[in-house]
Parts: sequence; structure tokens; C-alpha cells
Amino acid sequence: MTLDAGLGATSEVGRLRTVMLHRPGPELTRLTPRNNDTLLFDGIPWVGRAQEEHDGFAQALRERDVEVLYLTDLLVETLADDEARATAIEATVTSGTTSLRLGDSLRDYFRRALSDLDPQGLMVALTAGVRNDEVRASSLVTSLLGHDEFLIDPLPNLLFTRDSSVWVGDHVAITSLKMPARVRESQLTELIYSRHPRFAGTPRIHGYTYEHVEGGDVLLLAPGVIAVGVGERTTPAGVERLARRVFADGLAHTVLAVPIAQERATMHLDTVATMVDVDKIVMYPNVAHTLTAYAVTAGDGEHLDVASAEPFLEAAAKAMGIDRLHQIDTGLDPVTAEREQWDDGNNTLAIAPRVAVAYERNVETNARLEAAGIEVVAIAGSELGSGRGGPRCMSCPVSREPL
Ligand SMILES: NC(=O)NCCC[C@H](N)C(=O)O
Repeated sequence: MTLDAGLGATSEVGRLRTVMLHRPGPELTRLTPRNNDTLLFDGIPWVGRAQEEHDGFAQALRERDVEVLYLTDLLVETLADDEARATAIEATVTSGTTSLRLGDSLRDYFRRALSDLDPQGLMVALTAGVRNDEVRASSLVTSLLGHDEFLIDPLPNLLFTRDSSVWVGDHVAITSLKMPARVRESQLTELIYSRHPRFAGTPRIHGYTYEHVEGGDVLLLAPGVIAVGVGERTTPAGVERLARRVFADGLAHTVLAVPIAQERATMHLDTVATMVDVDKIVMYPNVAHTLTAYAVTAGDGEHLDVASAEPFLEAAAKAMGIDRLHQIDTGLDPVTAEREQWDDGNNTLAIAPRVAVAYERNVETNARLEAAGIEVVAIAGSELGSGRGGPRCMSCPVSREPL
């Protein structure tokens, strides 16, 4: 197996060649007012409109010569292989909360029932989940659980492909997602990256059973410099493991560990800041003066050298070897800034230096981006946004040109 020489990314802004998205599908139809909080959505999206908005996003990327891969297509292609199917089924039925919910009889039932499905049917079962009233099994567990309870949970947050894997150079990190509703997502990316012919053989730097690291926290500020948010999702131990590994594999010389508030509004570092040029960052102004970073570099052997906390923008510029990392949206009034941050105004996806996809609704932040010379590719996201993620969250760059 020879790897595609162009796989991977060393920055946030190198010309985007290939991206992995997930077009919202039947998993979103599983959301109800009773489960949306647990499933990490702030509302019940209008699924058809969310799909239209997502198609608009994909189209905007294709019009700029970006190849769009869909996670579910890759998954169905991967599941064509018998061994991959068996691995996927076993991982699902033995996965933490699912395994505990099913018990022995239903676990065995699902082993058989899922292996009877074709790759497309299996993909739908794994992503949209299976409700109690959708199985033919009858057991003590099916009798006692409510008819509309999930035996296998749906994965509505697959939409946010940023979080379930992240490329660092030509290596891929299979992330370890913190929230129970998302844990199974990276079993699927693990399967794709290890068994899909396009990716098999890609070197790894993390795994889904390791300490928590989520892709939305990982920002490739410049070749060799990675910022990692540490807050609600990525843990201190997660960034420690990642740092050790990227140093050992020569993928970075500095990791900036960036504490962020453990709150839903700032669940990942990319909810407060994203790169839009080699030396420009759009950043939630209400945190700009308080955000700090611990610069981590390789020490002797396994030891890591950890510098004292410094203001983020200063630590980043120093590590990147530039005079200044310019913050774009200074001057936004705090209430507008708060509203637009909630709606992912700072969560942009750069297609190239100074060209970034952003939600159209964040008019004030977008105006500042334009004023700073950034071309804003505006997309609709009123329904997509109910999952609290913007263009960066909804995309996993698989290939970017080096700067
Ligand atoms: N990188 C990101 O900020 N991703 C957005 C994830 C939203 C999802 N509903 C979650 O709570 O995990």
C-alpha cells in the first residue's frame, strides 16, 4: 500500500485540497426535546434545511477546487470488507454504555443482526442508532426498556468531523472524545483510517482509548507549532500525551497548551479562535486579553519542558517566529461579540491564506474579517448551528498544501 503523498496538513491556512465532511442524515431525525441536551444539540434542527445548508457548504468548497469526501461514503466503502464489518460490530456492541445497556442476550442478538446487514444498512444502524421498537429481538431487556429508548445511540454530532480525527503533518490522530454521546464517533474514524484503501497505513499519533483529546482543540498555528485547548473536552493528560508524541515523531517543536473555560460556549479552542492567514487570527474579543498559553517543548527523554503561562498571542508569535499574531476582531462590542461567538463567528474554515468560510449570520465579525483583507465565503447555517458548531467544526482537512 502506498500512501497518497499529499495527505496531511501542517497549518490551518495552506490551500485546502481535500476535506472530510458529514452530510447530516437520519441521525438528526432522532433528536427530541427529551434527548437533545444529552446528545449535545441546543434545539431540534429542521433536517431538510440543515441538509440544504450543508450542501451549500460543500458546494462552496467544491467551487474553490476542494475535494469533498463524505465520512459515510468512506465508511460504507470500508464496511465492504468482512473483517472491517466484524470489527465495527464488535466495537459497537462492546462500547462502554452501549454494552452495559444491552447485556449478554441483546449483545449477541446485535452481533448476528448487524452482520446480516449490507454495508449501507450497517452504516445507517451505526450512525442513526437503533431503537427498542426497531428490533425483532425479545428479551428481558427489550421488555423492560421503553419502546422508544435507544439500544444503540444515534451519533448526531458526526456532523462535526473536526473533532473525531485530526491530521498533524502526514500523521493522523484518532481522537478520544470526552462526552459520552460522542465516544463512538472515533471508533468509526479509526476504522476508516485503518482500513479504507485511501488511508490504510497512515501513521498514528493518538487513539480513541487514550486520554481525551478532541480535534476542535487542536490548531496548527504554523508548521511545527500546535496550540491545544484544554478545557471541557481535551484534558491536561491528553495534551501531555499528544505533545510527547508529536515531538517524538518530529511533527512539532512547540505545543502551546491553552486553558479555556470549561463551558459549553467555549467547548473547544476553535470556538474562540481560528487562523485566517499565516499571521492573523479571528478571536473572541472577550477572551483575547485573558487567554494564556504554556509553551511545551521536548526535554530530555520523556521529560517535557513547560514554560510559565504567557499571554496567548505573545506565546504564539514567539513560537511561530513572527513579530506579531494579529487579532482581527478587536473593537466588537462585548454583547455583539458574545452573541456572535455563540453562533460560531470565530469558527472559520480557511480555504487558503486570507480566504475563509464563515456563517453569514455573524455579520459584525465577518465585516471585520473583510476589513482586514480576508475574503469571507459566507454560508447559511441557521439549522446546522443548532449543534453549536461552525465551518471549522464541520470539516476535517485531509490534505492542505504546505505554506
Ligand atoms: N470543534 C467544535 O467546536 N465542534 C462542535 C461540536 C458541537 C457538538 N454538539 C458538541 O457538543 O460536541
